Amino acid sequence: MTKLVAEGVVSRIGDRQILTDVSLYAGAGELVALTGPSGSGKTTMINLAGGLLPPDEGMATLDGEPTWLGTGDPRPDVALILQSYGLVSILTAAENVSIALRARGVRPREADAAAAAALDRVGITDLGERLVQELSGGQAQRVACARALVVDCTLLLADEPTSELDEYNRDRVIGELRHEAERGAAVMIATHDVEVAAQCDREYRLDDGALVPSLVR
Ligand SMILES: Nc1ncnc2c1ncn2[C@@H]1O[C@H](COP(=O)(O)OP(=O)(O)OP(=O)(O)O)[C@@H](O)[C@H]1O
Repeated sequence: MTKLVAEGVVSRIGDRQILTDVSLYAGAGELVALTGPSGSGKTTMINLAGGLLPPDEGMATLDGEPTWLGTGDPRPDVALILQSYGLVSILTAAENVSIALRARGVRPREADAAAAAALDRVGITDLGERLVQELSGGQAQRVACARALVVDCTLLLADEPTSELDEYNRDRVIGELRHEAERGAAVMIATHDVEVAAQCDREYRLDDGALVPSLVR
C-alpha cells in the first residue's frame, strides 16, 4: 500500500529552523490535512514531501524510497498542486495539463483527451483553448488542479489548492481530490480553510515549524 512517511524531518534556511523534527504519514486512500498559521512551514513540508527540497535531517519516503531524488524534480508518480501554480503562462489551459502526461511518455492524442477530461472534472471544460495568462486566479488554480488530477499519481500533494475558489468550486475540487484517494492515492492538502480540513480524514497542525501533538487527529 502506498504510503508517504516523514520521519524526524528538519529543514533549515541559514541559521533558521523552518521545520523541527516533523514526523507524519499519509496512506493510500486517505485525505490528510496539513494546517497551521501563515509561515508555520506547510509549504516547506509539502515541497519536502514531494521531493522538491531535501531535508537537512530525517527523511521523507514514499513506499520506502526517498522522495528526494537529488535533482529537485518530483518522482513521476508524485503530483503537486503548488501554491504558485507553476503553470506556463504562454500555453493554453489544455496544453498545461496535457504536458504533464506527455512528459511521462503518453502519446499526444491520448494526453490531449485526458487533459480535456481533467479540465471537465474541475468545471473549466470551456477554457481549454484559453492562454493561462488570460485566466482569472481561480481559473488558473483549477488548471493547476487538473494538471495534478490527470496523472493518476500515487501521491498527490496540494498546497492551498482552493485558496482562490468560491465555496462551490472549492467543494468540487476537494471532491475530486477525494476521488483520487478513493482510486488509491495518498493525498495531503495544506490549507488554512477549516471547511477543507473538516472534509479530510485526519489533520496535522504545524505551529512555528513543529507539529502540535494535541491537534493531530
Ligand atoms: N526561500 C526562503 N528564504 C527564507 N525564508 C523562507 C524561505 N521559504 C520559506 N521561508 C520561511 O520559512 C517559514 C515557513 O514558510 P512556509 O512557506 O513553509 O509557511 P506556510 O505555512 O506555507 O505559510 P503560508 O500559509 O503563508 O503559505 C516562514 O517563516 C518563511 O518566511
